[in-house]
Amino acid sequence: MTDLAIDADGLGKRYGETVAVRDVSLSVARGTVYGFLGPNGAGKTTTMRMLTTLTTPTSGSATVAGEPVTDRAAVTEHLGYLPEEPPVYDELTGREQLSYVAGLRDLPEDVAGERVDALLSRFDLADAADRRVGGYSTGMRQKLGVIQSVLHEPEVVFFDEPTSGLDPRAARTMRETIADLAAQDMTVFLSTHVLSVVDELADEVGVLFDGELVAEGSPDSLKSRAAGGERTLESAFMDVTTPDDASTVDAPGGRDGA
Ligand SMILES: Nc1ncnc2c1ncn2[C@@H]1O[C@H](COP(=O)(O)OP(=O)(O)OP(=O)(O)O)[C@@H](O)[C@H]1O
Repeated sequence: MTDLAIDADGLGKRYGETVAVRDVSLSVARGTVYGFLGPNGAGKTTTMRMLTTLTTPTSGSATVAGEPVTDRAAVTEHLGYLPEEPPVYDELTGREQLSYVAGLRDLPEDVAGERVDALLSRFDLADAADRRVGGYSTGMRQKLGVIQSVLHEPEVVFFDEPTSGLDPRAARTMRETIADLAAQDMTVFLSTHVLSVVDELADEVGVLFDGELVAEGSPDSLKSRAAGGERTLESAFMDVTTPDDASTVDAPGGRDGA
């Protein structure tokens, strides 16, 4: 089995005239956290949707957990996905929602029960577990979405803004959970606008801009490449995601002219 959890080669997605993602090649080693950054509309969600088989690439290819993303059944078995809006049913209770997902994943009832209890308690959701999801706050829905994405202990998990809507305590639990998952050899593909989360957790970072991967490296290597005196992830991000027609900063170092 390959040590690459994710291996994308020239991945592209076009919607009519719009090129959402262009020629993205990246690889993510097993058991690592890959921070995926980019401005609004850069193509992050589209890339994740291709890697999670929810949309078909119009060019290039990719494997996740060694399986081609064109083989949905083979890939989905190995992955978990937290989209921006977690898919949950308002009419179910939190516990019913998780049992439903556990059933879809063919988890034995006793295993599912134990994991559900542990995760509900970790995310301070145990007291609300028997209330209907329709009455949950945004953060509670987010917690439920996170729990259901990792319930089957997938090899690779894709998180789209996992700390969105979470209070500081829950956001910390989320960060600790991501670190724990990686320590258990799970691979985490983490898309977020919260640079401090990426700085803290990511082994490798990729920055997408206008559908293209314009910079890649460890957080420290990106910071060391930042122009000017401020060696932060934010300044590195600004350097490589400044539109060509912006006149306020130097030409971005990581973009090769496109
Ligand atoms: N189904 C679609 N049909 C047409 N265009 C789309 C579709 N999905 C995405 N796009 C376009 O593709 C581009 C990339 O969108 P995407 O949602 O992948 O960006 P993003 O980086 O996830 O943004 P954000 O940070 O705001 O969530 C945008 O120009 C968007 O309008």
